[in-house]
This record gives sequence, C-alpha cells and structure tokens, in this order.
Amino acid sequence: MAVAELTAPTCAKQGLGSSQLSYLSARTSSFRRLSFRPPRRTHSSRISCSVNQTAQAPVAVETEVPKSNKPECFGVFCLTYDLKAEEETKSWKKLINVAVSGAAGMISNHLLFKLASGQVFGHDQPIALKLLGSERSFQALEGVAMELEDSLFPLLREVQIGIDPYEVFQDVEWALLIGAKPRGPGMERAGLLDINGQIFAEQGKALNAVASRNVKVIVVGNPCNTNALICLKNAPDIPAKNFHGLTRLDENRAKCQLALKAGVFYDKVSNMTIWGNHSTTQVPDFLNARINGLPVKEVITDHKWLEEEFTEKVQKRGGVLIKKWGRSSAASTAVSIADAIKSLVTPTPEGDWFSSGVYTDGNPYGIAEGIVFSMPCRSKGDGDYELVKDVIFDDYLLKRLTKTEAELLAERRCVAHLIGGGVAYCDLPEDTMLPGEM
Ligand SMILES: NC(=O)C1=CN([C@@H]2O[C@H](COP(=O)(O)OP(=O)(O)OC[C@H]3O[C@@H](n4cnc5c(N)ncnc54)[C@H](OP(=O)(O)O)[C@@H]3O)[C@@H](O)[C@H]2O)C=CC1
Ligand SMILES: O=C([O-])CC(=O)C(=O)O
Repeated sequence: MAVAELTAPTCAKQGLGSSQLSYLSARTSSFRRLSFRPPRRTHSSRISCSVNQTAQAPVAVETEVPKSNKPECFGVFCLTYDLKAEEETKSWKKLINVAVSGAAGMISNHLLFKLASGQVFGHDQPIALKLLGSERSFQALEGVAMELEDSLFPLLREVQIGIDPYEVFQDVEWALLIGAKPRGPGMERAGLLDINGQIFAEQGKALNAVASRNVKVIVVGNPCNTNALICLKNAPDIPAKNFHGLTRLDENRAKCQLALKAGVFYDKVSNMTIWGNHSTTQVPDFLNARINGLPVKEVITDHKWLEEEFTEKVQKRGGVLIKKWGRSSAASTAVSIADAIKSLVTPTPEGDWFSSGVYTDGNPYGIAEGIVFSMPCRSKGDGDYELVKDVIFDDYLLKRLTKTEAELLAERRCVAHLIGGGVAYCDLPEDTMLPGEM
C-alpha cells in the first residue's frame, strides 16, 4: 500500500512558527464567529501538524494511513487550550478519555455525536475521543473526525484517530468496543466467534497494557457476551467486573413492547431484566418487570402473549429490523449504549434496575460462573454496579435461563483457545442466532 510521503514539518508539542501562528489564528477566529468563547492558549500550547492536515498534496496516494501506528490528533483538536482561563469551564470536571472502536461504522456514526454533545457523560464533562479504526477504514475515520470538528462541540477537547489499540487505548477510562466483523452469508457462527474473538483478545491485551486501571469496557460487537468474556480474560489486571456486553438495546425493545401492549407510555415500564445472551435465547423477564409500579402479569393478563409473542418479538426484533432497513439497528443501538453509560454514571432510581451482560462470578442467582450473562444491576453512579438480589423466579423463567446459559457455556467452549482454556471444542446449539439473524 502506498503511504503518503510527507514534506511538511512535524511540529507537535513545539513552539509555534509564524506560518503555524497564522493557521492558529484562522482557527481561533472561526471559533469566535461561531460564538464559542475563544480559548486562550497557554505557553505550552501545542499545534500538532497532523500529517494529514498540513502536508502538501502527495502524489499517488491510495490511503493516507500514517507510517507509524501512533494515533494522530485531528485538525482543530490538535490545539491545546488553557481551560482554566475560561469562565464557562470553571465548573467542568476533569477531562475523560473515551475510546471507540469501529469508529467509522454505522453505530459509531450516531454514538460519537451524542458523546461529544455532553448528553451521555453530562454537560459539565469535557471529553477526549480516541477513535480506533483499521487501514481499511482510515480515510472514513478522517471523515468522521472532520464531521466532529465541524460540529463545534464545546466539550469535545481532543479527537485522535489511530489503528493500533496499544496507542489508542492509552489511559482511556472508557472503551466502547463496537468494531467487529459482521456474519456474512454461509459463515458458521463458530467462524464468527473465532474471527471476532481474535479482535477482542487483542483489544483485551491492549487495554490491559495501557488503559486506566479502572477502565469501564462496553462490548457491542457481536457476539457481544462472549466477546466481552474474551476481552476480560485477556485483561487480567483490570477488574472483570468492569466489562459489559451490551444488552441494553434488548431491554429498551422489551420495554417498548410491554408499553405498547399495556397502552401506556414506555417510561411507565421499569425493572426490566434481560437475562443471558444477546441472542435469540435471551430472556426478557416479564415476571419481575413492572408497569406503573405493578407486576406486569397483573397489568397484562394475557400470559400466553407474554410467554410466546412478547418473548419472541424481543428476541427477534433485530432480525425484523434488518429485513425492513436492509442493515442492522444502528441509531437505536447508539441510544442504548448511551443509556448503558448513563446508567453507570448516574445513580439508579430507587427500586429500579437496568440490564447489562456482566461477569457471573459470585452471582446470587446460581448461574454458572465464568461467563458474561445479562443480569439486573444497580449503580450508585460511580461507574460501578451491584447485582440486584430481590428478584423472583418461576419454572418458566428458570427453564429459559437454563437454555441461554447452556448457549453461553457452549460459546465459551468454542473460544477456549482465546481465554486460556485449552483446546476449543465447538458444539453450539443449532438454533443459536444473533438477534439480527432469522
Ligand atoms: N449488542 C448489540 O445490541 C448490538 C450489536 N451490534 C453489533 O455491533 C457491531 C457493529 O455494528 P455496525 O456499526 O452497524 O457495523 P458496521 O459494519 O457499520 O461497522 C463495523 C466496523 O467494524 C470494523 N471491523 C472490525 N473487524 C472487521 C472485519 N474483520 N471485517 C469488517 N469490519 C470489521 C470495521 O471498522 P474497521 O475497519 O475500522 O475495523 C467496521 O467499520 C456488529 O458486530 C453488530 O453485530 C449491532 C446492533 C446491536
Ligand atoms: O445481529 C446483529 O448484528 C444486530 C443485533 O445484534 C441486534 O439488532 O440486536
């Protein structure tokens, strides 16, 4: 692959030359015009001449992937400001570093703008986005970064793009792992588990090596429970509790269907647990869920509908949507990632809970240990969570839990080679499917 030969000087972390100053003043005056209070530079301000912004147009470039794997700060985000000098930033919290993989993909295209706007981590939380892509997606990643620049988000203080997880994950406090290969026609699920498993093993190792010791990791790329398991097993220095497989979209889908049936607005549905795998064996728990504070089964008396139609609708919602849209849920997945983060950084309302795929060791429900299984969680808003104890089970629920548990145990056997478990042996149940498959 041809790589751009760069003629422009590299000037990251240097004093500014006159041509660089004019570049800077052009950028700051455009901030001013757009009513962003112009930031004052400190003496140590840097302007990193990102290779992609300042080089003369190179000849015959195919893809401008940087020579080194070091992530590049992007465009306007290469400027560093003295936040303390700005009145409106006085109440801002300390900057957080958030990594997003698959950053040029569809889900990220919705999510990144939510993160940058402040609607996820809060309107007083400045954020640095570290975007992980690949050689394949590097130009698209630049496009994403350009759109982030043009959005003039006050809270977005840095954007870096890169293709090496060991560089991109440096010091990150959150890692949103979205990038994964979609299952193609004729591909065995075991094949998907292996290909994506390699990605998540590598990313787990990278997080273990360079991320914040208390990084919170949300795995979205499918099959997300087992990918989260692979990731955490490859990151032994990070608490296993910090890894999540995203099942919040399933929770939201379940709430919507219950609200629709009961004829209430969906904010009246609470205590919604998705148990198990983000797959068609998942169990949307109508036994413990509530509508207007009452048990669902008291409000919706058609129990056959709950056991059959409702359950299947939630399990297969992703597939129905793919048939309509021609692609999998992206916007609603991004919303659910935002919800999952908000549930960890804000205290859970009294009496309520949320679902997340988390590590089962020490769980109070008797679910097999050593897998990532969606369960009901509560948080004090400190990024951590505890499992909810006061849930009830009946025969129907227990039978379903056993099935989704068996599927996750089979997935674990299938990736044994990636989690230090010896030789892999794949005996996945035949009806094992992602929600998006039908
Ligand atoms: N848990 C959940 O609730 C949901 C999970 N998902 C899952 O999220 C993931 C991402 O979805 P979405 O953003 O829509 O997908 P896209 O296809 O739009 O983007 C996925 C990204 O994955 C990266 N990728 C990593 N490895 C490969 C590979 N071997 N082949 C192809 N692409 C690869 C690509 O980025 P790059 O080239 O930069 O690596 C690509 O941009 C999928 O696994 C999907 O199944 C989707 C909906 C719901
Ligand atoms: O199967 C997919 O890729 C889509 C998916 O997870 C969902 O819609 O829940």
